Amino acid sequence: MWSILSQAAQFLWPVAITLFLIKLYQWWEFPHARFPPGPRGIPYIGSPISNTKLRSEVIKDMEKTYGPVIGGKLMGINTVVLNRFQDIHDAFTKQGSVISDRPKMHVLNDVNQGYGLLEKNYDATCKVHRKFGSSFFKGFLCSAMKIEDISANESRYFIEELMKQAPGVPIDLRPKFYNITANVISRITLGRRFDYDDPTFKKIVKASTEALGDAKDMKLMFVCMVFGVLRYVPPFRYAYQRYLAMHQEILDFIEQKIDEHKENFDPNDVKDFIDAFLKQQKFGPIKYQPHFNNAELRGFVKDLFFAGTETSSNTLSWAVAILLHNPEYMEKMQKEIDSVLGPDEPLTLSHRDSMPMSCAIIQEVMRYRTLVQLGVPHTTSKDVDFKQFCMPKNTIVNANLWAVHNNPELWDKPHEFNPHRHLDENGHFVASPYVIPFGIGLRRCLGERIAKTGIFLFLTSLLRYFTLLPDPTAKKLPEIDSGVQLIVYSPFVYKVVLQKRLQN
Ligand code: HEM
Repeated sequence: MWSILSQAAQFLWPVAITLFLIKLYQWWEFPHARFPPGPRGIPYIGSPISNTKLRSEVIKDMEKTYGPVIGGKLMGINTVVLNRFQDIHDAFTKQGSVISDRPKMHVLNDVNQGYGLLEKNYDATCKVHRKFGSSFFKGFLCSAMKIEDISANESRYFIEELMKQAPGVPIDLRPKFYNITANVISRITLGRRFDYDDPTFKKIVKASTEALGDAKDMKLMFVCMVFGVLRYVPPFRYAYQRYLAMHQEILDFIEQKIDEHKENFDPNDVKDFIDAFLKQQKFGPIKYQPHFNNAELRGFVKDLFFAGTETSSNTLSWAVAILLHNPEYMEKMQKEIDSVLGPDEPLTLSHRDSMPMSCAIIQEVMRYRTLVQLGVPHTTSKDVDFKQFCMPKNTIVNANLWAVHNNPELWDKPHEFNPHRHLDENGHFVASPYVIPFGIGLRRCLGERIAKTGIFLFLTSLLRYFTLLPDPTAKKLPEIDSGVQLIVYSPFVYKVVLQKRLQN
């Protein structure tokens, strides 16, 4: 008996090792003869990605060896990165119907359970919700609520809050930026703003800006995102449970607000996003009604907080850091603001047309420090022929927005901060089609208008009332050549001194 078993074992070992090697090779091998070229990297793990250099910059550098469409495997998943504007445009617009799904990440899915827009495949509900959201943000479904008025109103609270700061004491503006951007979304979706120290509001802001938990939990959660099974194993499990509880609390809060809206619902008086959604639920075309259920509404509202708070506020944080390095542009902006506005005249969005330098500075900030460097990942919904390549079904497709913003064929000396590149010979602002921080195509950012309105009104208000000075206790100016690289690229924490120019 033993001798038979040992003979079988002698035979089985080489078979097992061969099978293992075949499996390993399959992880490593490219999935299709026409899969885009790129580094094969380590089996399973995929291409090693530098931690010291920007991921987007490393991938752009690979262009010299492999060309602008780069293929590889990350954690065993077929991944393609597009480095050129035209390729991103063609993939997400012309072939958008088959390259607009989203990859499934257990950790994110466990919170939203497939509801909400961000993680949805490009299915019927996604299309209906995008159409609804975009009409709503343009003001078509709720004429009483204007995004510019909401942002202008919030900027007054913002300035009032800053006026209370002790003179000369360095402060971190980032939490203030979180508050104002989250309050704009709150006013749009829930119909109300909060005091900045309201405990519920603080929880919303925390869940929206520390979506994976505090710094300690975030590291563990990042590992869980890649190796989903670890979320059941301590110490990852504890971080995961805290993460779920934090998000569940916000979802419950939104649910409670939806119930309150239902109680007071008047179809002739749509006051906010929830009301507009409920109106579609009750009175919209029958064929669309299944897409307008409560779980979707809850997920959609949560996504708006999540997608809108960290992005806009970090753009403002980069803007302030960059202006501290380039005080001549701060001065130009202030001169422009003073020349357009009388001392007591309220700032509105309509003033933007008379402020080309401010618009150029904001557009250059968005180019110079690309916020979502590799975009939000898309996936292919079937095998897709793209240029001379084939991207099999479920391939992750990333748009390297950073590479477009730093392409020397599009920009002269792209590594320099130069707002003048966005002004024509008459000093008029030129909106560039190649500045694409919001992505392009069928999944393009839904909040672009909200973001651009808020960033303009908040930054111009800030510079109208204050001159920003470096923190005298810091050894150097805020770092602008590197930052924290997660999905959003944010500056390291820094402080700034506010010197009053005007009284509120
Ligand atoms: C500077 C600020 C912002 C930047 C740079 C930004 C950038 C982006 C990017 C790159 C995407 C992915 C596009 C794609 O998949 O191809 C996206 C998606 C999205 N953004 Fe923004 N965003 C900003 C602000 C906002 C705001 C203020 C909101 C809402 C209040 C918002 C809501 C969304 C939503 C809902 C999506 C998902 C769209 C979908 O999956 O179909 N974003 N954003």
